[in-house]
Amino acid sequence: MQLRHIVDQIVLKEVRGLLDINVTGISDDSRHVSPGDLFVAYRGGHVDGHQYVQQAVAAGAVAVLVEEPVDVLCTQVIVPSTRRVAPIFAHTILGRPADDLLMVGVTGTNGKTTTVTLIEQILQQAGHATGLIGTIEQRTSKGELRSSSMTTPEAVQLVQTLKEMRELGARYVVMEVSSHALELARVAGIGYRVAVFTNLTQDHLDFHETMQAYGEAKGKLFSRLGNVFTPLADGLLPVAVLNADDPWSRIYAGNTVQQVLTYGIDQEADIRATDVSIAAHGVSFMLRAHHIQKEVHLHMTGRFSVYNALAATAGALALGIDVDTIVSTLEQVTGVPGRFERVEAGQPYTILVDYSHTPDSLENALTTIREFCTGRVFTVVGCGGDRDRKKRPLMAQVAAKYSDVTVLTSDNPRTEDPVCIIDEMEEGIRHLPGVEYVRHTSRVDGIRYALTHATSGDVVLIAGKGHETYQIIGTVKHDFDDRLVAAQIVVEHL
Ligand SMILES: CC(=O)N[C@H]1[C@@H](OP(=O)(O)OP(=O)(O)OC[C@H]2O[C@@H](n3ccc(=O)[nH]c3=O)[C@H](O)[C@@H]2O)O[C@H](CO)[C@@H](O)[C@@H]1O[C@H](C)C(=O)N[C@@H](C)C(=O)N[C@H](CCC(=O)O)C(=O)O
Ligand SMILES: Nc1ncnc2c1ncn2[C@@H]1O[C@H](COP(=O)(O)OP(=O)(O)OP(=O)(O)O)[C@@H](O)[C@H]1O
Ligand SMILES: N[C@H](CCC[C@H](N)C(=O)O)C(=O)O
Ligand SMILES: [Mg+2]
Repeated sequence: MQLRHIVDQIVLKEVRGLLDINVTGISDDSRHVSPGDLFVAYRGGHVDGHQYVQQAVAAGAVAVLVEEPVDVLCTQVIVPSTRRVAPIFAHTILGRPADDLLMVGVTGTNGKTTTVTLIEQILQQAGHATGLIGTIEQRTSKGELRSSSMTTPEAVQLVQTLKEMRELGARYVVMEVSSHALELARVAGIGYRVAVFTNLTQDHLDFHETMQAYGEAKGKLFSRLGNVFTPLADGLLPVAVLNADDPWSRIYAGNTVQQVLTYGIDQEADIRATDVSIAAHGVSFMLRAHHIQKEVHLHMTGRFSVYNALAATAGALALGIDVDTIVSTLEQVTGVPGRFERVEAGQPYTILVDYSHTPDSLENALTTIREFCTGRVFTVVGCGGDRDRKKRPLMAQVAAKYSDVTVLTSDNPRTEDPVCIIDEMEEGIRHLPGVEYVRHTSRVDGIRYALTHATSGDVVLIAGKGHETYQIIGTVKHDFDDRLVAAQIVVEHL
Protein backbone atom coordinates (compact mmCIF):
# COMPACT_ATOMS: atom_id res chain seq x y z
CA MET A 1 0.00 0.00 0.00
CA GLN A 2 1.42 3.37 -1.07
CA LEU A 3 1.80 5.67 1.92
CA ARG A 4 0.72 8.66 -0.18
CA HIS A 5 -2.66 7.01 -0.82
CA ILE A 6 -3.41 6.87 2.93
CA VAL A 7 -1.95 10.25 3.80
CA ASP A 8 -4.31 11.85 1.28
CA GLN A 9 -7.22 10.82 3.56
CA ILE A 10 -6.07 12.57 6.75
CA VAL A 11 -5.36 15.95 8.30
CA LEU A 12 -1.60 16.38 8.51
CA LYS A 13 0.71 18.63 10.47
CA GLU A 14 3.69 17.84 8.29
CA VAL A 15 5.44 15.13 6.31
CA ARG A 16 9.20 14.65 6.35
CA GLY A 17 10.66 12.31 3.73
CA LEU A 18 9.17 10.46 0.77
CA LEU A 19 5.50 9.49 0.57
CA ASP A 20 5.87 7.33 -2.56
CA ILE A 21 6.92 4.31 -0.57
CA ASN A 22 5.22 1.02 0.05
CA VAL A 23 4.14 -0.01 3.57
CA THR A 24 3.22 -3.65 4.04
CA GLY A 25 2.18 -3.72 7.69
CA ILE A 26 1.60 -1.62 10.80
CA SER A 27 2.71 -1.86 14.43
CA ASP A 28 2.27 0.24 17.58
CA ASP A 29 4.95 -1.61 19.51
CA SER A 30 8.63 -1.38 18.58
CA ARG A 31 9.13 -4.86 20.03
CA HIS A 32 6.83 -6.36 17.39
CA VAL A 33 7.83 -4.45 14.24
CA SER A 34 8.28 -6.41 10.98
CA PRO A 35 10.24 -5.16 7.96
CA GLY A 36 8.06 -2.89 5.78
CA ASP A 37 5.85 -1.73 8.69
CA LEU A 38 4.60 1.72 9.53
CA PHE A 39 5.37 2.31 13.24
CA VAL A 40 2.75 4.24 15.22
CA ALA A 41 3.98 6.15 18.29
CA TYR A 42 1.36 6.59 21.02
CA ARG A 43 1.91 8.71 24.11
CA GLY A 44 1.12 6.11 26.73
CA GLY A 45 0.30 6.23 30.39
CA HIS A 46 3.70 4.79 31.27
CA VAL A 47 6.06 5.61 28.41
CA ASP A 48 6.03 7.68 25.25
CA GLY A 49 6.09 5.58 22.06
CA HIS A 50 8.11 8.36 20.40
CA GLN A 51 11.09 7.10 22.43
CA TYR A 52 11.03 3.86 20.47
CA VAL A 53 11.12 5.14 16.88
CA GLN A 54 14.85 4.33 16.48
CA GLN A 55 14.26 0.81 17.73
CA ALA A 56 11.30 0.44 15.33
CA VAL A 57 13.33 1.61 12.34
CA ALA A 58 16.17 -0.72 13.31
CA ALA A 59 13.62 -3.56 13.24
CA GLY A 60 12.57 -2.62 9.67
CA ALA A 61 9.92 0.11 9.95
CA VAL A 62 9.93 2.14 6.70
CA ALA A 63 7.89 5.04 8.05
CA VAL A 64 6.70 6.41 11.39
CA LEU A 65 3.42 8.04 12.42
CA VAL A 66 4.23 10.59 15.12
CA GLU A 67 2.95 13.73 16.83
CA GLU A 68 6.24 15.62 16.67
CA PRO A 69 9.36 15.42 14.49
CA VAL A 70 11.72 12.63 15.58
CA ASP A 71 15.33 11.88 14.80
CA VAL A 72 15.11 8.96 12.35
CA LEU A 73 16.18 8.27 8.79
CA CYS A 74 12.82 7.32 7.31
CA THR A 75 9.54 8.97 6.31
CA GLN A 76 7.77 10.76 9.16
CA VAL A 77 4.05 11.46 9.00
CA ILE A 78 3.36 14.05 11.69
CA VAL A 79 -0.25 14.41 12.88
CA PRO A 80 -2.01 16.12 15.83
CA SER A 81 -3.12 12.79 17.37
CA THR A 82 -1.67 9.42 16.40
CA ARG A 83 -4.53 7.71 18.28
CA ARG A 84 -7.16 9.39 16.09
CA VAL A 85 -5.55 8.51 12.75
CA ALA A 86 -3.92 5.14 13.49
CA PRO A 87 -7.22 3.29 12.77
CA ILE A 88 -7.36 4.85 9.27
CA PHE A 89 -3.85 3.54 8.57
CA ALA A 90 -4.61 0.15 10.12
CA HIS A 91 -7.80 -0.41 8.11
CA THR A 92 -6.26 0.74 4.84
CA ILE A 93 -2.92 -1.06 5.16
CA LEU A 94 -4.54 -4.30 6.28
CA GLY A 95 -7.14 -4.42 3.49
CA ARG A 96 -10.30 -3.29 5.28
CA PRO A 97 -11.31 -6.66 6.75
CA ALA A 98 -14.14 -5.07 8.77
CA ASP A 99 -15.92 -4.12 5.55
CA ASP A 100 -16.27 -7.81 4.65
CA LEU A 101 -17.60 -8.82 8.07
CA LEU A 102 -20.97 -8.26 9.69
CA MET A 103 -19.82 -6.56 12.87
CA VAL A 104 -21.77 -6.67 16.13
CA GLY A 105 -20.56 -4.52 19.05
CA VAL A 106 -21.68 -4.87 22.68
CA THR A 107 -20.97 -2.18 25.25
CA GLY A 108 -22.05 -1.58 28.86
CA THR A 109 -20.58 -1.91 32.34
CA ASN A 110 -21.69 -5.48 32.97
CA GLY A 111 -22.86 -8.39 30.83
CA LYS A 112 -20.76 -7.80 27.70
CA THR A 113 -18.85 -11.09 27.76
CA THR A 114 -22.02 -13.05 28.45
CA THR A 115 -24.03 -11.25 25.76
CA VAL A 116 -21.38 -11.62 23.03
CA THR A 117 -21.15 -15.32 23.85
CA LEU A 118 -24.92 -15.74 23.53
CA ILE A 119 -25.04 -13.88 20.20
CA GLU A 120 -22.07 -15.91 18.91
CA GLN A 121 -23.77 -19.18 19.91
CA ILE A 122 -27.05 -18.15 18.26
CA LEU A 123 -25.26 -17.23 15.01
CA GLN A 124 -23.41 -20.54 14.99
CA GLN A 125 -26.64 -22.45 15.62
CA ALA A 126 -28.10 -20.60 12.63
CA GLY A 127 -25.23 -21.99 10.56
CA HIS A 128 -23.01 -18.91 10.33
CA ALA A 129 -19.22 -18.78 10.68
CA THR A 130 -18.31 -16.40 13.49
CA GLY A 131 -15.49 -14.57 15.21
CA LEU A 132 -15.62 -13.43 18.84
CA ILE A 133 -13.44 -10.78 20.52
CA GLY A 134 -13.85 -10.34 24.26
CA THR A 135 -12.42 -10.33 27.76
CA ILE A 136 -11.67 -14.05 27.92
CA GLU A 137 -10.45 -14.89 24.44
CA GLN A 138 -10.54 -14.27 20.72
CA ARG A 139 -11.92 -17.19 18.76
CA THR A 140 -13.65 -18.24 15.55
CA SER A 141 -16.11 -21.09 14.93
CA LYS A 142 -12.98 -23.13 14.12
CA GLY A 143 -11.49 -22.65 17.60
CA GLU A 144 -9.53 -20.36 19.91
CA LEU A 145 -7.04 -17.95 18.39
CA ARG A 146 -5.60 -16.64 21.65
CA SER A 147 -6.54 -15.66 25.18
CA SER A 148 -7.15 -11.95 25.58
CA SER A 149 -5.01 -9.42 27.39
CA MET A 150 -7.58 -6.65 26.88
CA THR A 151 -11.34 -6.67 26.42
CA THR A 152 -11.08 -4.56 23.25
CA PRO A 153 -7.64 -4.58 21.64
CA GLU A 154 -5.85 -1.47 20.40
CA ALA A 155 -6.80 -0.49 16.80
CA VAL A 156 -3.79 -2.15 15.15
CA GLN A 157 -4.23 -5.49 16.93
CA LEU A 158 -7.99 -5.31 16.43
CA VAL A 159 -7.78 -4.86 12.67
CA GLN A 160 -5.10 -7.58 12.48
CA THR A 161 -7.45 -9.93 14.34
CA LEU A 162 -10.33 -9.07 12.01
CA LYS A 163 -8.06 -9.80 9.03
CA GLU A 164 -7.19 -13.18 10.54
CA MET A 165 -10.87 -13.91 11.19
CA ARG A 166 -11.79 -13.00 7.62
CA GLU A 167 -9.06 -15.36 6.35
CA LEU A 168 -10.51 -18.11 8.55
CA GLY A 169 -13.88 -17.65 6.87
CA ALA A 170 -15.76 -15.71 9.54
CA ARG A 171 -18.85 -13.93 8.29
CA TYR A 172 -19.98 -12.30 11.54
CA VAL A 173 -17.75 -10.90 14.27
CA VAL A 174 -19.29 -10.27 17.68
CA MET A 175 -17.15 -8.15 19.96
CA GLU A 176 -17.10 -6.41 23.33
CA VAL A 177 -16.52 -2.69 22.98
CA SER A 178 -15.18 -1.21 26.21
CA SER A 179 -15.50 2.44 27.18
CA HIS A 180 -11.69 2.68 27.03
CA ALA A 181 -11.84 1.50 23.42
CA LEU A 182 -14.45 4.10 22.50
CA GLU A 183 -12.57 6.89 24.24
CA LEU A 184 -9.19 5.88 22.79
CA ALA A 185 -10.51 5.43 19.22
CA ARG A 186 -9.63 1.72 19.13
CA VAL A 187 -12.78 0.87 17.14
CA ALA A 188 -12.86 3.93 14.84
CA GLY A 189 -13.78 3.02 11.28
CA ILE A 190 -15.70 -0.14 12.12
CA GLY A 191 -19.20 -0.13 10.66
CA TYR A 192 -21.22 -2.01 13.24
CA ARG A 193 -24.47 -3.53 11.93
CA VAL A 194 -25.79 -4.04 15.42
CA ALA A 195 -24.68 -2.10 18.49
CA VAL A 196 -25.93 -3.43 21.84
CA PHE A 197 -26.06 -1.61 25.19
CA THR A 198 -26.29 -3.70 28.36
CA ASN A 199 -26.26 -1.17 31.24
CA LEU A 200 -24.25 1.61 32.84
CA THR A 201 -23.23 1.62 36.49
CA GLN A 202 -20.13 2.74 38.35
CA ASP A 203 -16.71 1.55 37.20
CA HIS A 204 -13.54 2.92 35.60
CA LEU A 205 -13.79 6.37 37.21
CA ASP A 206 -9.99 6.32 37.43
CA PHE A 207 -10.03 6.70 33.64
CA HIS A 208 -13.26 8.60 32.86
CA GLU A 209 -13.39 10.61 36.14
CA THR A 210 -17.18 11.18 36.11
CA MET A 211 -20.20 8.99 35.38
CA GLN A 212 -21.25 11.58 32.80
CA ALA A 213 -17.98 11.17 30.88
CA TYR A 214 -18.18 7.38 31.26
CA GLY A 215 -21.75 7.34 29.90
CA GLU A 216 -20.80 9.62 27.03
CA ALA A 217 -17.85 7.39 26.10
CA LYS A 218 -20.18 4.37 25.81
CA GLY A 219 -22.63 6.52 23.86
CA LYS A 220 -20.14 6.90 21.01
CA LEU A 221 -21.02 3.37 19.87
CA PHE A 222 -24.55 4.63 19.16
CA SER A 223 -23.98 8.22 18.05
CA ARG A 224 -21.42 6.99 15.50
CA LEU A 225 -23.46 4.00 14.36
CA GLY A 226 -23.48 3.94 10.57
CA ASN A 227 -20.80 6.65 10.46
CA VAL A 228 -17.82 4.93 8.81
CA PHE A 229 -14.94 5.64 6.44
CA THR A 230 -16.57 3.68 3.61
CA PRO A 231 -20.33 3.06 3.27
CA LEU A 232 -21.59 -0.45 4.04
CA ALA A 233 -21.57 -2.20 0.69
CA ASP A 234 -24.86 -4.08 1.01
CA GLY A 235 -26.85 -1.03 2.10
CA LEU A 236 -28.27 -2.80 5.20
CA LEU A 237 -29.17 -0.27 7.87
CA PRO A 238 -27.59 -0.61 11.33
CA VAL A 239 -29.68 -1.17 14.46
CA ALA A 240 -29.09 0.12 18.00
CA VAL A 241 -30.24 -2.37 20.65
CA LEU A 242 -30.95 -0.55 23.92
CA ASN A 243 -31.95 -1.57 27.43
CA ALA A 244 -35.25 0.22 28.14
CA ASP A 245 -34.73 -0.23 31.90
CA ASP A 246 -31.50 1.79 31.91
CA PRO A 247 -31.96 5.59 31.82
CA TRP A 248 -28.89 6.06 29.59
CA SER A 249 -30.78 4.33 26.76
CA ARG A 250 -33.02 7.34 26.25
CA ILE A 251 -29.95 9.51 25.72
CA TYR A 252 -28.36 7.01 23.34
CA ALA A 253 -31.63 6.65 21.39
CA GLY A 254 -31.73 10.42 20.99
CA ASN A 255 -28.17 10.48 19.70
CA THR A 256 -28.47 7.92 16.92
CA VAL A 257 -30.09 8.39 13.54
CA GLN A 258 -30.36 4.62 13.13
CA GLN A 259 -33.20 2.27 13.95
CA VAL A 260 -33.61 1.46 17.67
CA LEU A 261 -34.79 -1.84 19.14
CA THR A 262 -35.44 -1.90 22.89
CA TYR A 263 -35.54 -4.72 25.42
CA GLY A 264 -36.38 -4.80 29.10
CA ILE A 265 -38.24 -6.24 32.04
CA ASP A 266 -39.71 -3.27 33.91
CA GLN A 267 -40.40 -0.71 31.17
CA GLU A 268 -42.34 -1.08 27.93
CA ALA A 269 -39.96 -2.43 25.28
CA ASP A 270 -39.98 -4.06 21.85
CA ILE A 271 -38.64 -7.27 23.37
CA ARG A 272 -39.71 -7.93 26.89
CA ALA A 273 -39.49 -10.57 29.61
CA THR A 274 -42.32 -11.12 32.06
CA ASP A 275 -42.99 -13.78 34.71
CA VAL A 276 -39.32 -14.01 35.71
CA SER A 277 -38.71 -16.90 38.08
CA ILE A 278 -35.27 -17.40 39.63
CA ALA A 279 -33.95 -20.74 40.93
CA ALA A 280 -30.53 -21.98 42.02
CA HIS A 281 -29.65 -23.55 38.68
CA GLY A 282 -31.50 -21.33 36.23
CA VAL A 283 -34.13 -18.74 35.48
CA SER A 284 -37.38 -18.92 33.49
CA PHE A 285 -39.33 -16.14 31.84
CA MET A 286 -41.89 -15.38 29.18
CA LEU A 287 -40.35 -13.77 26.12
CA ARG A 288 -42.73 -11.29 24.51
CA ALA A 289 -42.32 -9.34 21.31
CA HIS A 290 -44.50 -8.47 18.36
CA HIS A 291 -46.07 -11.84 17.30
CA ILE A 292 -43.82 -13.70 19.76
CA GLN A 293 -44.74 -15.23 23.09
CA LYS A 294 -42.47 -18.01 24.23
CA GLU A 295 -41.47 -19.56 27.53
CA VAL A 296 -37.70 -19.59 28.00
CA HIS A 297 -35.70 -21.65 30.52
CA LEU A 298 -32.06 -20.66 30.95
CA HIS A 299 -29.39 -22.77 32.63
CA MET A 300 -27.84 -19.50 33.85
CA THR A 301 -29.52 -17.93 36.85
CA GLY A 302 -30.30 -14.39 38.03
CA ARG A 303 -32.37 -11.53 36.76
CA PHE A 304 -29.20 -10.18 35.11
CA SER A 305 -29.09 -13.33 32.94
CA VAL A 306 -32.58 -12.46 31.68
CA TYR A 307 -31.25 -9.06 30.61
CA ASN A 308 -28.31 -10.67 28.81
CA ALA A 309 -30.65 -13.14 27.10
CA LEU A 310 -32.96 -10.31 26.02
CA ALA A 311 -30.04 -8.24 24.71
CA ALA A 312 -28.81 -11.24 22.72
CA THR A 313 -32.32 -11.96 21.45
CA ALA A 314 -32.78 -8.39 20.26
CA GLY A 315 -29.32 -8.39 18.64
CA ALA A 316 -29.99 -11.67 16.85
CA LEU A 317 -33.47 -10.58 15.70
CA ALA A 318 -31.88 -7.42 14.28
CA LEU A 319 -29.55 -9.69 12.31
CA GLY A 320 -32.52 -11.59 10.91
CA ILE A 321 -32.20 -14.79 12.96
CA ASP A 322 -35.51 -16.57 13.66
CA VAL A 323 -36.87 -16.72 17.18
CA ASP A 324 -36.92 -20.53 17.41
CA THR A 325 -33.18 -20.72 16.74
CA ILE A 326 -32.60 -17.95 19.27
CA VAL A 327 -34.62 -19.57 22.05
CA SER A 328 -33.30 -23.09 21.45
CA THR A 329 -29.72 -21.73 21.67
CA LEU A 330 -30.39 -19.70 24.82
CA GLU A 331 -31.81 -22.83 26.43
CA GLN A 332 -28.72 -24.88 25.55
CA VAL A 333 -26.02 -22.53 26.85
CA THR A 334 -24.87 -23.75 30.24
CA GLY A 335 -22.86 -20.67 31.15
CA VAL A 336 -19.74 -18.65 30.52
CA PRO A 337 -16.47 -19.53 32.32
CA GLY A 338 -16.10 -17.66 35.61
CA ARG A 339 -19.62 -16.23 35.51
CA PHE A 340 -21.58 -17.77 38.38
CA GLU A 341 -19.50 -20.92 37.86
CA ARG A 342 -20.03 -23.68 40.39
CA VAL A 343 -17.12 -25.49 41.98
CA GLU A 344 -18.11 -29.05 42.86
CA ALA A 345 -15.47 -30.81 44.93
CA GLY A 346 -17.72 -32.88 47.16
CA GLN A 347 -18.41 -30.14 49.73
CA PRO A 348 -21.87 -29.93 51.41
CA TYR A 349 -22.29 -26.22 50.59
CA THR A 350 -22.32 -24.23 47.33
CA ILE A 351 -19.25 -22.47 45.93
CA LEU A 352 -19.75 -19.90 43.18
CA VAL A 353 -16.91 -18.18 41.33
CA ASP A 354 -18.11 -14.98 39.68
CA TYR A 355 -16.53 -12.11 37.76
CA SER A 356 -18.43 -9.43 39.67
CA HIS A 357 -15.90 -6.63 40.05
CA THR A 358 -18.25 -3.63 40.20
CA PRO A 359 -20.77 -2.64 42.92
CA ASP A 360 -23.69 -3.34 40.58
CA SER A 361 -22.53 -6.75 39.38
CA LEU A 362 -21.75 -7.77 42.97
CA GLU A 363 -25.24 -6.70 44.02
CA ASN A 364 -26.76 -8.68 41.17
CA ALA A 365 -24.79 -11.77 42.08
CA LEU A 366 -25.69 -11.50 45.77
CA THR A 367 -29.39 -10.71 45.32
CA THR A 368 -29.57 -13.74 43.03
CA ILE A 369 -27.91 -15.92 45.69
CA ARG A 370 -30.33 -14.58 48.30
CA GLU A 371 -33.22 -15.80 46.11
CA PHE A 372 -32.27 -19.44 46.64
CA CYS A 373 -29.82 -19.70 49.55
CA THR A 374 -31.31 -21.38 52.61
CA GLY A 375 -28.21 -20.99 54.81
CA ARG A 376 -25.59 -18.29 55.27
CA VAL A 377 -23.87 -16.32 52.54
CA PHE A 378 -20.08 -15.84 52.65
CA THR A 379 -18.56 -13.37 50.21
CA VAL A 380 -14.85 -13.30 49.44
CA VAL A 381 -14.10 -10.05 47.65
CA GLY A 382 -11.25 -7.72 46.73
CA CYS A 383 -10.74 -4.78 44.36
CA GLY A 384 -8.20 -4.42 41.59
CA GLY A 385 -5.21 -2.14 42.07
CA ASP A 386 -4.46 0.67 39.56
CA ARG A 387 -8.19 0.83 38.91
CA ASP A 388 -11.16 2.92 40.09
CA ARG A 389 -10.61 3.62 43.82
CA LYS A 390 -14.10 5.01 44.33
CA LYS A 391 -15.71 1.62 43.86
CA ARG A 392 -13.78 0.04 46.75
CA PRO A 393 -15.89 1.19 49.76
CA LEU A 394 -19.05 0.63 47.70
CA MET A 395 -18.15 -2.96 46.85
CA ALA A 396 -17.45 -3.67 50.53
CA GLN A 397 -20.84 -2.15 51.44
CA VAL A 398 -22.67 -4.27 48.89
CA ALA A 399 -20.88 -7.40 50.12
CA ALA A 400 -21.71 -6.59 53.74
CA LYS A 401 -25.35 -5.74 52.97
CA TYR A 402 -26.14 -9.13 51.46
CA SER A 403 -23.68 -11.45 53.21
CA ASP A 404 -23.62 -13.01 56.64
CA VAL A 405 -19.83 -12.99 56.55
CA THR A 406 -17.68 -10.78 54.33
CA VAL A 407 -14.05 -11.66 53.68
CA LEU A 408 -12.10 -8.66 52.42
CA THR A 409 -9.11 -9.85 50.43
CA SER A 410 -6.89 -9.04 47.45
CA ASP A 411 -7.98 -9.12 43.82
CA ASN A 412 -5.15 -8.10 41.43
CA PRO A 413 -3.28 -5.55 43.57
CA ARG A 414 -1.02 -4.65 40.62
CA THR A 415 1.38 -1.88 41.66
CA GLU A 416 -0.66 -0.76 44.71
CA ASP A 417 -0.14 -1.88 48.30
CA PRO A 418 -2.77 -4.63 48.85
CA VAL A 419 -3.21 -3.62 52.49
CA CYS A 420 -4.12 -0.06 51.45
CA ILE A 421 -6.68 -1.35 48.94
CA ILE A 422 -8.33 -3.41 51.68
CA ASP A 423 -8.20 -0.37 54.01
CA GLU A 424 -10.12 1.62 51.40
CA MET A 425 -12.68 -1.16 51.09
CA GLU A 426 -12.99 -1.45 54.88
CA GLU A 427 -13.67 2.29 55.12
CA GLY A 428 -17.08 1.57 53.56
CA ILE A 429 -18.18 -0.85 56.31
CA ARG A 430 -16.01 -0.07 59.36
CA HIS A 431 -18.66 2.11 60.99
CA LEU A 432 -21.69 0.08 60.01
CA PRO A 433 -23.39 -1.72 62.94
CA GLY A 434 -23.69 -5.51 62.96
CA VAL A 435 -21.42 -6.24 60.00
CA GLU A 436 -19.38 -9.42 60.36
CA TYR A 437 -16.20 -9.21 58.36
CA VAL A 438 -12.61 -10.38 58.38
CA ARG A 439 -9.53 -9.31 56.42
CA HIS A 440 -7.10 -11.65 54.70
CA THR A 441 -4.57 -9.98 52.42
CA SER A 442 -3.67 -13.36 50.92
CA ARG A 443 -6.48 -14.45 48.58
CA VAL A 444 -5.81 -18.13 49.34
CA ASP A 445 -6.23 -17.41 53.04
CA GLY A 446 -9.43 -15.44 52.37
CA ILE A 447 -10.92 -18.28 50.36
CA ARG A 448 -9.78 -20.81 52.98
CA TYR A 449 -11.43 -18.80 55.75
CA ALA A 450 -14.80 -18.82 53.97
CA LEU A 451 -14.64 -22.48 52.94
CA THR A 452 -13.63 -23.76 56.35
CA HIS A 453 -16.44 -21.85 58.06
CA ALA A 454 -19.22 -22.70 55.57
CA THR A 455 -21.53 -25.63 56.33
CA SER A 456 -24.41 -27.44 54.66
CA GLY A 457 -26.87 -25.08 52.94
CA ASP A 458 -24.46 -22.13 52.88
CA VAL A 459 -23.24 -20.37 49.74
CA VAL A 460 -19.69 -19.05 49.30
CA LEU A 461 -19.35 -16.42 46.61
CA ILE A 462 -15.78 -15.85 45.42
CA ALA A 463 -16.08 -12.60 43.51
CA GLY A 464 -13.98 -10.49 41.17
CA LYS A 465 -11.66 -12.77 39.21
CA GLY A 466 -13.98 -15.24 37.49
CA HIS A 467 -12.16 -16.90 34.58
CA GLU A 468 -8.78 -15.31 35.40
CA THR A 469 -6.01 -17.84 35.82
CA TYR A 470 -3.56 -15.41 37.36
CA GLN A 471 -3.11 -12.85 40.10
CA ILE A 472 -1.13 -9.70 39.27
CA ILE A 473 1.00 -8.60 42.23
CA GLY A 474 3.33 -5.72 41.39
CA THR A 475 4.03 -6.31 37.73
CA VAL A 476 4.28 -10.10 38.06
CA LYS A 477 1.49 -12.44 36.95
CA HIS A 478 1.33 -15.42 39.33
CA ASP A 479 -0.69 -18.54 38.54
CA PHE A 480 -3.98 -18.25 40.41
CA ASP A 481 -7.37 -19.69 39.57
CA ASP A 482 -10.18 -19.22 42.15
CA ARG A 483 -11.84 -22.44 40.92
CA LEU A 484 -8.74 -24.59 41.40
CA VAL A 485 -7.77 -22.93 44.68
CA ALA A 486 -11.28 -23.49 46.08
CA ALA A 487 -11.41 -27.12 44.94
CA GLN A 488 -8.00 -27.82 46.44
CA ILE A 489 -8.94 -26.30 49.80
CA VAL A 490 -12.14 -28.36 49.90
CA VAL A 491 -10.24 -31.56 49.17
CA GLU A 492 -7.64 -30.76 51.86
CA HIS A 493 -10.35 -30.23 54.48
CA LEU A 494 -12.83 -32.99 53.60
C1 LIG B 1 -5.35 2.85 29.98
C2 LIG B 1 -5.04 1.99 28.80
O1 LIG B 1 -5.90 1.57 28.10
N1 LIG B 1 -3.74 1.69 28.62
C3 LIG B 1 -3.27 1.02 27.39
C4 LIG B 1 -2.11 1.83 26.90
O2 LIG B 1 -1.15 1.70 27.91
P1 LIG B 1 -0.15 2.79 28.19
O3 LIG B 1 -0.75 4.09 27.70
O4 LIG B 1 0.25 2.71 29.60
O5 LIG B 1 1.06 2.29 27.26
P2 LIG B 1 2.60 2.43 27.56
O6 LIG B 1 3.10 1.22 28.21
O7 LIG B 1 2.81 3.75 28.23
O8 LIG B 1 3.23 2.46 26.08
C5 LIG B 1 2.99 3.53 25.17
C6 LIG B 1 3.29 3.06 23.77
O9 LIG B 1 4.68 2.72 23.67
C7 LIG B 1 4.82 1.49 23.03
N2 LIG B 1 6.08 0.86 23.42
C8 LIG B 1 6.34 0.61 24.73
C9 LIG B 1 7.52 -0.02 25.09
C10 LIG B 1 8.44 -0.41 24.09
O10 LIG B 1 9.52 -0.98 24.33
N3 LIG B 1 8.13 -0.13 22.80
C11 LIG B 1 6.99 0.50 22.44
O11 LIG B 1 6.77 0.70 21.26
C12 LIG B 1 3.58 0.71 23.44
O12 LIG B 1 3.29 -0.35 22.54
C13 LIG B 1 2.51 1.80 23.43
O13 LIG B 1 1.95 1.91 22.14
O14 LIG B 1 -1.60 1.29 25.69
C14 LIG B 1 -1.11 -0.04 25.87
C15 LIG B 1 -0.56 -0.52 24.54
O15 LIG B 1 -1.49 -0.46 23.55
C16 LIG B 1 -2.26 -0.94 26.37
O16 LIG B 1 -1.78 -2.23 26.56
C17 LIG B 1 -2.79 -0.36 27.68
O17 LIG B 1 -3.83 -1.13 28.18
C18 LIG B 1 -3.57 -1.69 29.47
C19 LIG B 1 -3.02 -3.11 29.34
C20 LIG B 1 -4.84 -1.80 30.27
O18 LIG B 1 -4.86 -2.38 31.32
N4 LIG B 1 -5.92 -1.26 29.79
C21 LIG B 1 -7.19 -1.39 30.48
C22 LIG B 1 -7.45 -0.30 31.51
C23 LIG B 1 -8.25 -1.37 29.43
O19 LIG B 1 -8.07 -0.91 28.32
N5 LIG B 1 -9.38 -1.93 29.80
C24 LIG B 1 -10.48 -1.94 28.89
C25 LIG B 1 -11.77 -2.19 29.63
C26 LIG B 1 -11.86 -3.43 30.47
C27 LIG B 1 -13.32 -3.79 30.78
O20 LIG B 1 -14.00 -3.13 31.56
O21 LIG B 1 -13.77 -4.80 30.24
C28 LIG B 1 -10.22 -2.98 27.81
O22 LIG B 1 -10.79 -2.82 26.72
O23 LIG B 1 -9.47 -3.95 28.05
N1 LIG C 1 -26.59 -7.74 32.56
C1 LIG C 1 -25.92 -7.70 33.71
N2 LIG C 1 -26.17 -6.74 34.63
C2 LIG C 1 -25.51 -6.67 35.78
N3 LIG C 1 -24.56 -7.56 36.15
C3 LIG C 1 -24.26 -8.53 35.28
C4 LIG C 1 -24.92 -8.66 34.02
N4 LIG C 1 -24.42 -9.74 33.39
C5 LIG C 1 -23.47 -10.25 34.19
N5 LIG C 1 -23.38 -9.54 35.34
C6 LIG C 1 -22.44 -9.71 36.45
O1 LIG C 1 -21.23 -9.11 35.99
C7 LIG C 1 -20.16 -10.07 35.96
C8 LIG C 1 -19.38 -9.89 34.69
O2 LIG C 1 -20.18 -10.30 33.58
P1 LIG C 1 -19.59 -10.21 32.12
O3 LIG C 1 -18.24 -10.78 32.14
O4 LIG C 1 -20.56 -10.76 31.17
O5 LIG C 1 -19.52 -8.61 31.99
P2 LIG C 1 -18.52 -7.71 31.17
O6 LIG C 1 -19.30 -6.48 30.85
O7 LIG C 1 -17.97 -8.44 30.04
O8 LIG C 1 -17.35 -7.36 32.18
P3 LIG C 1 -15.90 -6.70 31.79
O9 LIG C 1 -16.14 -5.22 31.82
O10 LIG C 1 -14.98 -7.09 32.85
O11 LIG C 1 -15.50 -7.19 30.44
C9 LIG C 1 -20.83 -11.42 36.05
O12 LIG C 1 -19.98 -12.31 36.70
C10 LIG C 1 -22.11 -11.14 36.83
O13 LIG C 1 -21.87 -11.12 38.21
N1 LIG D 1 -11.61 -5.38 32.60
C1 LIG D 1 -11.66 -5.04 34.00
C2 LIG D 1 -11.46 -6.31 34.73
C3 LIG D 1 -11.32 -6.19 36.23
C4 LIG D 1 -11.11 -7.52 36.86
C5 LIG D 1 -10.64 -7.49 38.26
N2 LIG D 1 -10.21 -8.81 38.59
C6 LIG D 1 -9.49 -6.50 38.43
O1 LIG D 1 -8.36 -6.90 38.22
O2 LIG D 1 -9.75 -5.35 38.82
C7 LIG D 1 -10.60 -4.00 34.30
O3 LIG D 1 -9.52 -4.08 33.71
O4 LIG D 1 -10.87 -3.12 35.09
MG1 LIG E 1 -16.08 -8.63 29.37
